[in-house]
Amino acid sequence: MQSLRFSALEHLSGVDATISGAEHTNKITDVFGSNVFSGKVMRESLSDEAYKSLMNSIKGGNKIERKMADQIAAGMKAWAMKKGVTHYTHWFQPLTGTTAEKHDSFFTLKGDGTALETFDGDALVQQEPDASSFPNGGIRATFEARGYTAWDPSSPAFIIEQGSGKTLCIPTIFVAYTGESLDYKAPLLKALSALDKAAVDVCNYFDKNVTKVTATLGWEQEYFLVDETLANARPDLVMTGRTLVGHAPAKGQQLEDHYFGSIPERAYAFMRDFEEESYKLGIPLRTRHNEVAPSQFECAPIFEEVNIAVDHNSMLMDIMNKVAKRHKLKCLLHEKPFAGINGSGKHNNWSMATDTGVNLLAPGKTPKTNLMFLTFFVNTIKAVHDHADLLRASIASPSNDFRLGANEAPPAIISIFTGKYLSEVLQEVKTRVSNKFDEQDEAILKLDLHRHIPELLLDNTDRNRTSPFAFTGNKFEFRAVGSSANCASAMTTLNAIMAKTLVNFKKEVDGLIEKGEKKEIAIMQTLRKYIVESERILFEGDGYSEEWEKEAAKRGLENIKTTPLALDAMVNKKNAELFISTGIYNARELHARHEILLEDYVKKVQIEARVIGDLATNIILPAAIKYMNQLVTNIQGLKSIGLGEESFLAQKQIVGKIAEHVNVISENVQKMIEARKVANKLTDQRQKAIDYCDKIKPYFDVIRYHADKLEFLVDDNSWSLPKYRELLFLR
Ligand SMILES: NC(=O)CC[C@H](N)C(=O)O
Repeated sequence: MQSLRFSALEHLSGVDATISGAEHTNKITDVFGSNVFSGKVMRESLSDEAYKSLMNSIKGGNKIERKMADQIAAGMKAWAMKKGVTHYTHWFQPLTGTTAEKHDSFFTLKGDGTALETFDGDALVQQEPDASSFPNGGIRATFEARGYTAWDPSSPAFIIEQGSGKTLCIPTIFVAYTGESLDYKAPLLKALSALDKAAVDVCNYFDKNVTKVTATLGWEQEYFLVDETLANARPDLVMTGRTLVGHAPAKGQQLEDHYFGSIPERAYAFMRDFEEESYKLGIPLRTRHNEVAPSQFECAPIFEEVNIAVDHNSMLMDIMNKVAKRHKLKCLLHEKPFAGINGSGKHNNWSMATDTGVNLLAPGKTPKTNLMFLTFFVNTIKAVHDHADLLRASIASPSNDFRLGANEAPPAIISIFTGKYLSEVLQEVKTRVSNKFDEQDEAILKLDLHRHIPELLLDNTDRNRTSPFAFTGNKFEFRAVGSSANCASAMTTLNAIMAKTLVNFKKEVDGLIEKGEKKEIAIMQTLRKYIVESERILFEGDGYSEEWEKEAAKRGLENIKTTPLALDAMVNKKNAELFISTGIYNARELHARHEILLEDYVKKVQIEARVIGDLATNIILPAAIKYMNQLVTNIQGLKSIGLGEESFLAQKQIVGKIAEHVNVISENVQKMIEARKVANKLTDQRQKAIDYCDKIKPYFDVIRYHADKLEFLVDDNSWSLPKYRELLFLR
């Protein structure tokens, strides 16, 4: 029988690259948000009273009364049914990394058998999925298995279309019976609210009119596209989302001809389709382009409030996977699907905006607003410095471990890039602010700093790709976040550490004011202190270089390359105190989450170990042995017609090499299985994860090295796994 590889290759030549599953509008604004229960739709479908109650809840987090919830549910149902919706679901983001939904129909039967459609306040506000089938870190073991999903009114309901079916999705948080969070959204909302409060307090030093600060996020989603039939012939891609073996292709990304190149026809048709679906759901996608690696692409929306941006990214990842299928493509969101070429990130562009319309990370227009900018800028540096370990933990995953520090991705060392002009500004503050600093000095310094602003504005494009956390003119870009991650993890942490830092900042400034210091001088002095305390984290150079690793070590910055150890930061005393004091996690939630992430690590590495064992034993070794047999037959044949050793030297040499690789692979697969047996017996989850990382994962490299050598040696016709050159260049 022909191998899947060859039937996939045959199939590929018949693919219609322009196939499209959807009708496209020429005017995005015509469809934008058409499947969203938006402010405008709410206004039209709800009574004044219900609308007001919903708005108060969205803006101020006020509780919605049962009577109002009934009215809102009725409005939602009427709107949804007019659009052909038959089912509804509480849509949530459990710690599995994907989204979850359980559909219920509006349809019900009354006692007398009459059929009718219902959807009331109860169904809108709360549902009860079984928490025991989702990662819960032991939370349910001691209590009940029940979990609750509870409506998040701050993220609008939306309609998902699948074929001719339509489902109303209600964004919800997911908590255990005991109220402990089991998802990404609940802690995120708490972190955002902590940031809001802390930032408003600090803003009020400069402007009393500020009553709300909203954190904003603009993510950039990188991904790979591979032909589905080729991907299906790779058990590793199917099971793990990345290639576990594969010889480097002759051509990779060295010609740098893919980046920003003209978009291939098939990828373009896919993009148009997923964009159309996204627009309907109110996801404001704005950019699309070819990324650096062959077959790698990126899309990015306009920034939004963090909670909504996070929901939109989760929705988008789901849409991309589904739409790819329609195009017979596989969309790879894994951070490192292919060794040796760029991985995929999801850079998180983060800032904060006031309800008076000011971006707190945009340099100000006047010396006074400039001081406000500087305050938030320096506080961010201080927050990242003091909790670098926690930020590292927030982006830790087995898949991101392969990406960090390799091929154009930032290293595991957390540092901040500020750009030349802001480095100078920080130096000025550091050298000129002193204990004897008076009002006149302050006024002059403020004006001097303001002079840097025009240069700073010009500096907007001065990016540093090698930095995990880079200032880019009016926001920070957290570049270390991985492409498959839920941004909520990074965002919860970043907003939490910022909230905590701002609270401390206010305490320190207020302390100085109480001692009789003028407000602006107290601010400057505290900023100076923060700059001195955190400047070791500032780094403008090449984050990929070996010198930086050495320099960072000298500065005492951590460089934790693997997830099991990076996760320790979640539960250390300092960070636990941070989460508990800001009310984002209680101790139980924190430990449960830590446990869940360790468990996830073990399971993912375990799956990869099994897959690589299967690939080696069932596919790679048989192909190698078959080819050896052919060579042996050939050698015997040559001998039988009387030819001497010199006529089959090459064959003999190849057989020898193949035999060597075959032996090493076979031996290491066995050893890996034994190591797994030992690790599986461990009961301490952290130790088990460390074992999987340090004792099992290293076998992957050995097996892969020899498997790739075999791929190079063995007859192409006998090799049934699609090769890198096919996966990356054929579409
Ligand atoms: N062009 C780029 O910004 C490359 C980014 C890189 N793909 C990453 O993993 O982050």
